[in-house]
Amino acid sequence: KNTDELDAKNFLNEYNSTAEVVWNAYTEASWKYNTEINEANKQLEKNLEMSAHTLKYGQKARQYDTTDFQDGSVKRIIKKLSDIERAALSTPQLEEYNTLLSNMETKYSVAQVCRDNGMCHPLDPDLQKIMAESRDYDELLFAWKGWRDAAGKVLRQDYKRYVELANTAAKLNGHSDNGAFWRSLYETPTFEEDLEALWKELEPLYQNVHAYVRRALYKKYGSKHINLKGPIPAHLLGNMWAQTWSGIMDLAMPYPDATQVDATPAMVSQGWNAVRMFKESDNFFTSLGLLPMPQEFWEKSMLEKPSNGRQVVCHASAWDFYNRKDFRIKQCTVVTMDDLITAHHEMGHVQYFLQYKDQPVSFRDGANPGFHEAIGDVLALSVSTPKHLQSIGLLDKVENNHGDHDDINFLMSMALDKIAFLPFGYLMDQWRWKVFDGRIPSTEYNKEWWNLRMKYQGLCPPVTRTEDDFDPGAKFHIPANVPYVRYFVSFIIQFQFHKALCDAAKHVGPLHTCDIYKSKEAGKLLGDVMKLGFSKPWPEAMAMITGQPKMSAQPLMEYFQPLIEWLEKENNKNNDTRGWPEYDWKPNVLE
Ligand SMILES: O=C(CCC(O)(O)[C@H](Cc1ccccc1)NC(=O)c1ccccc1)N[C@@H](Cc1ccccc1)C(=O)O
Ligand SMILES: [Zn+2]
Repeated sequence: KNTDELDAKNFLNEYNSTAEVVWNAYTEASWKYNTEINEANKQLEKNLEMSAHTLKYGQKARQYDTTDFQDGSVKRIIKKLSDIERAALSTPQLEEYNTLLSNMETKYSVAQVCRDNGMCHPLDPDLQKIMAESRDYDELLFAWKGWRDAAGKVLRQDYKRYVELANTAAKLNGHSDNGAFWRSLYETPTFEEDLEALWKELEPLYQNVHAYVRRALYKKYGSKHINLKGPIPAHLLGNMWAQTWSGIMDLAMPYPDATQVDATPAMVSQGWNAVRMFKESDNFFTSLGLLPMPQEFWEKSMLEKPSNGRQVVCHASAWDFYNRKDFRIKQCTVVTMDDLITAHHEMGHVQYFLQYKDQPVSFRDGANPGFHEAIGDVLALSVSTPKHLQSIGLLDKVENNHGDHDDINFLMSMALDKIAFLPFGYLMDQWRWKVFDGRIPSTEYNKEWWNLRMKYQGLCPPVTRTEDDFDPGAKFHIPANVPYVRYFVSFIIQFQFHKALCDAAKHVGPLHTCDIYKSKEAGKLLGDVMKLGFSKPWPEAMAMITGQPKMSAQPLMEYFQPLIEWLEKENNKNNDTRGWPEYDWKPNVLE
């Protein structure tokens, strides 16, 4: 074993400069395919070149014994390079794996649902609009079932083979399975226990939101479709996956005559477009003293779905081209409050890219994947406040202040996204971890998916499901091989960050009214952590922001405290059951 630290440093310099070139070439090719899906753009060779580079440098990295090295960064990078992921596969296996991934993402991205009259609907924007706006039980069912037939079903065989190859690669890198590899990225031995403890702490709050929303849906759809002691049919929650519920805020509004909370009407009437939305977000970031988007971002991003029928991957994403100057977002933006929030989410990724761009490539990552997901959402917590929306003219200033009714309406709209999401964010990788470690065989993919959807979210399928279906495949991250527990982590830590930044901004009053706009102190706190990238273990980064190294649900609970109390009273007043004890109830199929 080579114990020469100076030799290792030279090796890492060579790795870094060659990696930038190879990764840039791969990213350019991937961008071309994502923004123009066709056979010619598939060019999987750039992917193979990247894996060849990873293999070459990974094998050399493994020759070092870094035990007595002085420089912690050298040790950390050598350790990271030693896991060569898919490059451990044989060439035929690697080609099959890359082809499977490309085909799954393509099938998902081009899928559409056609009506009897021949009219066909893609997920973005058509089916997403139906799921958010339709209040017709059967129209919602058409979109919900149609999407799973068109995008989920067709992926089952590909997925089964992908699991085998992903596990083979993980095991060749010393992991027990691919789920173990994914969890290892958090460098936290008690990671699964910590997540379960956070969920148990938040479950009562979720059950109160679930009971309240079930009552609201009962009022709308009646006892034929809703059982007040049972699970909720999964197509009625205002979103294709029932992962966020703000789409049905109109049905769940506590005080209809108090302030509106939806900025969409004003955005539309004031003629906002995608660029305007991203400029608004850029303005918020720079108000904190963070970095503006470079000119190249505005020139090269794809901020709207092409209108010329060109096939693209519409699911939003942020892109680092690893040359320290080219950063882009690809988003099929529609003019809604929801997409203004998503724009902030994506801009959070690019801000991270900008902040850590001078780190070695191995450190150009989040402190953990949840950190990367949280940055934009933290700023969006401030943007979403009625005060901030009024300040940018997207909500009317209310003269007759309804006092706490305004607060409850606002907190309900936030809970329909942030609280409703928690069980979904948790169950997605519960399912995948069990698929990777074999506890869920392919013969039970769909049965176990719905068991988890029932157990955590209290949802049931509106129509009978079988193993001919593959409902997990109807959610982007499954065919796209993108881990998901990062979002559960993000939804917890973003409130920790929000509380810390509000303190730095010297906010006075309840946490949910805080808007850090223009606070340079808040911006510095966040910027300094983003500059670290992946160079330090994430508890150190957490301690830099919050003063302590752990994930905690306490700031989230503090933020929602007024609503927690209100929901307890309201659900007790309605004598509503928390949970879904009549779990084997089924919605009347014959309607
Ligand atoms: O998927 C996203 C947003 C897309 C993304 O920004 O997280 C994107 C996902 C992705 C897409 C293609 C390849 C890899 C990942 N992630 C990034 O663009 C990204 C992530 C880390 C570093 C750099 C870029 N949000 C999740 C969860 C969510 C988040 C926030 C609000 C609602 C819901 C969802 O919609 O289910
Ligand atoms: Zn993201």
